[in-house]
Amino acid sequence: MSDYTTPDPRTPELRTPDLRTEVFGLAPDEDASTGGRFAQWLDAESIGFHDGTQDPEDIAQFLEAYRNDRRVLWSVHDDAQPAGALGYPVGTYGTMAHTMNVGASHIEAHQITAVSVRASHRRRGILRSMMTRDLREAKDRGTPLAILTASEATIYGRFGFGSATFTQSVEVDVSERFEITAPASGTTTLVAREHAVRLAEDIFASFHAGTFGSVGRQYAYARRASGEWGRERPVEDRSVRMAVHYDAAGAPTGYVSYRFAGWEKTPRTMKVVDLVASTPSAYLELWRYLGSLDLVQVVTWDEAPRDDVLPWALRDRRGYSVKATDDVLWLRMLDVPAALEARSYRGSGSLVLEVLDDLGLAAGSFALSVSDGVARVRSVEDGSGADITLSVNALGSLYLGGVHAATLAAAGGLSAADAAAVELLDTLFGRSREPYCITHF
Ligand SMILES: CC(=O)SCCNC(=O)CCNC(=O)[C@H](O)C(C)(C)COP(=O)(O)OP(=O)(O)OC[C@H]1O[C@@H](n2cnc3c(N)ncnc32)[C@H](O)[C@@H]1OP(=O)(O)O
Repeated sequence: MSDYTTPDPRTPELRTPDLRTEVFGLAPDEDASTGGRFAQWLDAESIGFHDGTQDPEDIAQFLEAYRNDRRVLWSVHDDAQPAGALGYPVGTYGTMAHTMNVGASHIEAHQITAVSVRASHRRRGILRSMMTRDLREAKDRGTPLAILTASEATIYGRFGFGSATFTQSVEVDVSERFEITAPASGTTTLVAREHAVRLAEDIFASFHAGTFGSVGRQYAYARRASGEWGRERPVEDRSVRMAVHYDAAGAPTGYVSYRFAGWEKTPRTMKVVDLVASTPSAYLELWRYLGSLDLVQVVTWDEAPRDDVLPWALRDRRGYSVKATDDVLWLRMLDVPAALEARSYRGSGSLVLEVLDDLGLAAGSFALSVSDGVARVRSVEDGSGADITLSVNALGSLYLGGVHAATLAAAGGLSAADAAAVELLDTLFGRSREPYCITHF
């Protein structure tokens, strides 16, 4: 890990001289009191997202979670605030690393999270300063790509990120019309709280190993899925229940955790908190279980895949409706050859890509040569013979196959020497299923 205390001369100057950036990892003896820098960082982040301040009793557990995630925290301090001003950081930023499934391998992705700047200090370049420094340092450490999940779609394009994976919010009518036509298999049953965290972790690990586009999850996920932690606080949420699907051989292959929306709500609604299936049959069996809950008219879930199989397995597909589509991962290349060589492709073919990047981190021309799904990539001198010219954002969107090159070309996001080059790009990068990430961070 680089020395975060040494300013990088390439970082743009903060436009206010009294601002000071501190970057810290969480030591085993980190202060977990409300006066410590960790609690102040958490409270500063809460301001940015309009959440309440932390309960002093919760800080030690958040510290344990963040240490497990090996997070690096950034805080920006204003040393010239008026007397009486809140002494917390005026800006926060965090990073961690988990793997991303790109088919042939699991690539280490630099994750960016918890970006916030206090209203009194916004639009002075605080975010730009942190992000340009961080991306450059991540590249210098040899990290192939950076990812984030965005609060707004308009912020991160300027830093070279492109939206790469998507999910849907769905509502499924589970009244009498609900019936899954595939034959039933295995057993789905509620599990005891003391086993739930381990089951959630193990099942997610199998899902992650087999799902293109999946990103490893942070410590809190399994705890929230099991109900051991609530949405806001690391204290039990008694309204959450978790059912596990065991296949015919007795192996746990999926779980769903859910919460009733209350008797006042009509139609009567069960909300899925988390649903993870490591096999196609576990997925359908979890839905069969949800459809068997009495006194419930609809089940809602915000993380369904865009190419969901469920409507194709229902006797009455009109009982399934899509309420919204959301972007999940935003992806930014830092090392184009390393990132492209890590993933698997379809078929064979060669193309020269010219990548444009305002921040200069990933710009260049690259000869991509794919043989039976395996890529070799080398930098070439200039882009004059390029088959495809595209922004680093477009390459980030294409990388996991979440959009067709032909769609980006029609939208003006890439240009090609000829239509055959776009077609070849789609053949190589295309996949039979959409990339699917159910990890937010
Ligand atoms: C990965 C995540 O954590 S996503 C969460 C992001 N955070 C939030 O949504 C919390 C609420 N918002 C905020 O805290 C702040 O407004 C931030 C962090 C989004 C922006 O911080 P600032 O320090 O004001 O940004 P900064 O001054 O560095 O602006 C950098 C550029 O982004 C643009 N920008 C900043 N915020 C936004 C926005 N919300 N929408 C569109 N553009 C924006 C600026 O106009 C500027 O553009 P330019 O450099 O091309 O002229």
